[in-house]
Amino acid sequence: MCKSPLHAFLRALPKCEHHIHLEGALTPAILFTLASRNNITLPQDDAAFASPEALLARYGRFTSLDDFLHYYYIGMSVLISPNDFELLAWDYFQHAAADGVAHAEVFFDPQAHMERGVSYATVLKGFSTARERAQKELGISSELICCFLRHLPVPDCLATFEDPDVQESFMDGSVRGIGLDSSEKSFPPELFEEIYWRASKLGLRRTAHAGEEGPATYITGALDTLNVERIDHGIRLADDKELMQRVVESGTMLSVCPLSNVLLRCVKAVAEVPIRKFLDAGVKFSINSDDPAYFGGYILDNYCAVHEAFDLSVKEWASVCRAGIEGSWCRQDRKDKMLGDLDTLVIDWEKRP
Ligand SMILES: Nc1ncnc2[nH]cnc12
Ligand SMILES: [Zn+2]
Repeated sequence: MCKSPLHAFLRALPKCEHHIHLEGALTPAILFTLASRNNITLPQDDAAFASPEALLARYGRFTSLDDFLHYYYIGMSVLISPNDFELLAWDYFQHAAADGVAHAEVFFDPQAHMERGVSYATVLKGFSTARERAQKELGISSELICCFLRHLPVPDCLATFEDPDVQESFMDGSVRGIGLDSSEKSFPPELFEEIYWRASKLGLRRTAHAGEEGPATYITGALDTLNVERIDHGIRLADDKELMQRVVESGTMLSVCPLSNVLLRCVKAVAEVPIRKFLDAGVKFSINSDDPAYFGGYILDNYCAVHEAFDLSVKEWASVCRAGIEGSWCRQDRKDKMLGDLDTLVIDWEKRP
């Protein structure tokens, strides 16, 4: 909890989270529990896997996106049954509820499971059960976004996209959109044009990680070639004024993840994330946790870190929250409810003694 007088206000904002990898919500405690339950042997030649505490300490020393991804893919190897995926997602939704999340659009990486022999149906069953429970017991609405792993050969990604179970999840609406994640440098968005073209023909929503470690030209590529509606991270946008103007004019929203950017050494401190530049220019963005179990904080920790670094006003926070609601991929009546809750909160906050 931060010490700001605005903490209760930040907590109460009806926040939308657009950038959370469910596999990135795997805490060391759950990881070790599932490894033991599923008889998964964790790497014995890496002292980081000696205990949950040692693993957590290693997470504090990531040197790059790829260094993190090495642990991320090993971690998720403990997920085997629908119950495991449900447990993972339910743990995330409970943290989200505690942080005041109203709506979450959550990523998952099916290829990372299917290539280990875990079926898409298994993954979807577990996540869907947790989503239904989150709606019922916590009042959190959610959407699923199926991500493709850009470090894998494009034909593998296309084959996953065409998998009958994956197609069915697109058609029945259990998956709302697609994303693109994993190692960024050397894997430009243009490689994935075919998948995004097919996705748009199916009426799927589209986003992609771009401008996290990679250059601003990857953001241009994602907009021009993949026809994305959102950009995940996108902090390198600040390097290109013309592109920033284009993003403002198109109303494309960035899903920014400040603590992730620090932990993965994309910036030295949260104060270096171009939050003030984006606000001044009128770039729409939401604030998100990315991989909360790995980066030392859930969404409210990210809000607090931004507040500490940039001292946003109540009006500015309300505008960030409003952009997040409007940039969500849920139904209009859900957005209207969250917008109403936001207006009420701001009025009440300004009236308080
Ligand atoms: N921050 C990140 N960037 C790219 N791929 C990811 N997969 C999980 N977290 C990621
Ligand atoms: Zn991400």
